[in-house]
Amino acid sequence: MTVRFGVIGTGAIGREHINRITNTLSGGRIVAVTDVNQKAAREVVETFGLDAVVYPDDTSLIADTNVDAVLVTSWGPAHEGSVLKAIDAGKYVFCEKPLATTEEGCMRIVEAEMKHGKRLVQVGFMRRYDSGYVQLKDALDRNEAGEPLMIYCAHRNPDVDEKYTTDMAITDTLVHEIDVLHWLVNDDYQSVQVIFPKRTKRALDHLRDPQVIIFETKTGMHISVEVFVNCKFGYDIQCEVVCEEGTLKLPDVSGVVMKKEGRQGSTLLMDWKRRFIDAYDKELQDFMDSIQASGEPQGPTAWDGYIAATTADACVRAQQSGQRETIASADKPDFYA
Ligand SMILES: NC(=O)C1=CN([C@@H]2O[C@H](COP(=O)(O)OP(=O)(O)OC[C@H]3O[C@@H](n4cnc5c(N)ncnc54)[C@H](O)[C@@H]3O)[C@@H](O)[C@H]2O)C=CC1
Ligand SMILES: O=C1[C@H](O)[C@H](O)[C@@H](O)[C@H](O)[C@H]1O
Repeated sequence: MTVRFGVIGTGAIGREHINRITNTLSGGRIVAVTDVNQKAAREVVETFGLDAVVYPDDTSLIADTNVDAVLVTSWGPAHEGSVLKAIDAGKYVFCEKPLATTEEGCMRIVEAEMKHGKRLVQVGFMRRYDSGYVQLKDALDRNEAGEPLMIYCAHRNPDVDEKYTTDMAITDTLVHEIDVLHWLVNDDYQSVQVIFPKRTKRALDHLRDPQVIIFETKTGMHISVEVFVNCKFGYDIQCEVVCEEGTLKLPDVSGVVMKKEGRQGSTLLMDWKRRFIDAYDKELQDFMDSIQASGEPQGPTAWDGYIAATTADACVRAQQSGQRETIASADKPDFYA
C-alpha cells in the first residue's frame, strides 16, 4: 500500500518534504496540494512533476477520498485548524512544529484524537531521529556514564530574517531542545528562567539575541540552552550531558576535513535543511512504515506537541518576567503511555 499525501503549505519545508517523499523515500506519493498562495502550489506540482490536484484550501484537500494522510507544513497559527479537520475526517496527520500555538489548542487536538480512538497524529520533532541524538539516548539508557546531572546545549543559526522576534527564539527555535531533551533523559520539566546576555550588534534592534534558557527538571537536573540566531559562522547544534562518571557529547556534523598548504579545516553546515536531512528522511519514512505496519504512527505524539506548548509558554513568561517560572502540565493520558 502506498500512503497518499495531501500537503497543506508548499513553502520551504513543504517543498523539502514533497521532494523526499517523491524522490528519496519509499511507500508514499503526493496526490494533492494546497497553499493560500495558489501560484506556489501550482508551481510545486510542475517543479516536482506531481500527479496531484491543487485545492483552494485545506478543507477541500482533506475531503479528497484519495488522500490517506495530511502533511501540515503551513504557518504555525494555521496548524490547529488543519489538524482538527484531518482528525475529524479520520485522516493520518504529520504536522510540523508547532502542533498548535497554544497549550489549549494542543489539548483540543489531544482530546479529538482520543475521541477518535486511535493515533493519527505525528509531530515533526525530527531530532529524535537524528543519529547523534539516538546514539546519545542509547548511551544514557545503558547508563554508560552514570546518572545524568546537567545538560549544556547551544542552538545557533547564522542569521534570521526581519520577521523573527524575541519570543520565536522559544516557540520556533528552542522548541526542538524542549522536545528532545526531556526525551533524552526520561525526565519532566519543573521550572525555567531566561537570561539575556550582552546583545550582539548583528541582531536587528527589536531582537534580544543571544538568550540563555535554564530549566530545572523534576529529578533536579539543570539544563542550560544558549539560543543565538545571529552567530554568523554557521548552523551549530551542541549538546553535552554531564553524568556522575563522565560526559556524553552530541557528535559534531561537518564536511570533509581538508589539509592543504600547512592548514587544516572543514566546512560547517549553514542551515537546518542539511544538518538534519537524514532525520527528516527517517521521521517521514517511519511515519509511512508505521501506518502501513500497525495502522498508527509511532513517532512524536500530539501529547509531545502539548508538552512542547506548555513548556514554551512558560519560557515566554520567563522572558517577560525575568523570574523563574513553574512549568505545569496535565497528567499524561494512558492513551499516550
Ligand atoms: N522541523 C523543522 O526543523 C522545521 C520546521 N518548520 C516549520 O514548518 C512550518 C512551515 O515553515 P516554513 O516552510 O519555513 O514556512 P514558509 O513560510 O516557507 O512556508 C509556509 C507556507 O504555508 C503557506 N500557508 C500559510 N498559511 C496557510 C494556510 N492556512 N493554508 C495553506 N497554506 C498556508 C504559506 O503561503 C507558505 O507557502 C512552520 O510551522 C515551521 O515552524 C520550518 C522549518 C524547519
Ligand atoms: O524553523 C526553524 C527550524 O526549526 C530550525 O531547526 C531552527 O534552527 C530555526 O531556528 C527555526 O527557525
